[in-house]
Amino acid sequence: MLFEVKELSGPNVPPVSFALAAGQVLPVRGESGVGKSQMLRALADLSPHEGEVCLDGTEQQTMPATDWRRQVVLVPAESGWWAETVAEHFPARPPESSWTRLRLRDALWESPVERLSSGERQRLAVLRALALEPRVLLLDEPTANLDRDNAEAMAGLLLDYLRERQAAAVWISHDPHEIDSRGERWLEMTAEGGLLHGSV
Ligand SMILES: Nc1ncnc2c1ncn2[C@@H]1O[C@H](COP(=O)(O)OP(=O)(O)OP(=O)(O)O)[C@@H](O)[C@H]1O
Repeated sequence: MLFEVKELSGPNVPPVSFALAAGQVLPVRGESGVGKSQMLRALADLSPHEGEVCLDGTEQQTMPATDWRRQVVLVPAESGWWAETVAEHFPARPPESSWTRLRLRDALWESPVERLSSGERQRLAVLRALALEPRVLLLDEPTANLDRDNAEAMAGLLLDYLRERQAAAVWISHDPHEIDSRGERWLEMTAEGGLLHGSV
């Protein structure tokens, strides 16, 4: 298994266990405030937690957090930006194909971050995450600020990445249609813990 989570729990994270093979997506649903985002933060080793999280058999706690987060990459609902322009946040310009696929205007590359719309921020945050070539993506409602066409373009880009790179994703979404089309298995977060639905 590429990504194994055993009895993960923590402050605001109900107990949850699951495993993902290379190329797999685990959609996550659950009531607002139940702990979905906090679970992603624990999986990224950004908050204190108990239980075991393994990447390719290596336990999270045996690895420096910075090494872990280079491979297990969180795309939070509200992305963080620290420099003035978009370009300064990328190691290199992303492939033209992914830029155009997400319907991003060329001029945005040099644009100040403060001028970006919320949907532009979200699309650029995903491209920034993909530039790290993660083994596991932790996606917190990546299509929340997007219209339907842009949401579909984003979903397509992410799914192609997972298939081509044989990466895995934990994907929070409130849209049941998005989840239905993402795979047979999904995780329901409840106050008592995570429930896996569908075939394994
Ligand atoms: N920094 C924090 N300190 C204390 N409590 C927090 C903190 N961040 C989140 N919480 C609480 O943890 C709980 C879970 O929050 P979380 O953001 O994980 O919910 P969620 O399931 O992702 O909700 P939503 O679907 O609304 O985004 C909430 O009750 C929230 O108020």
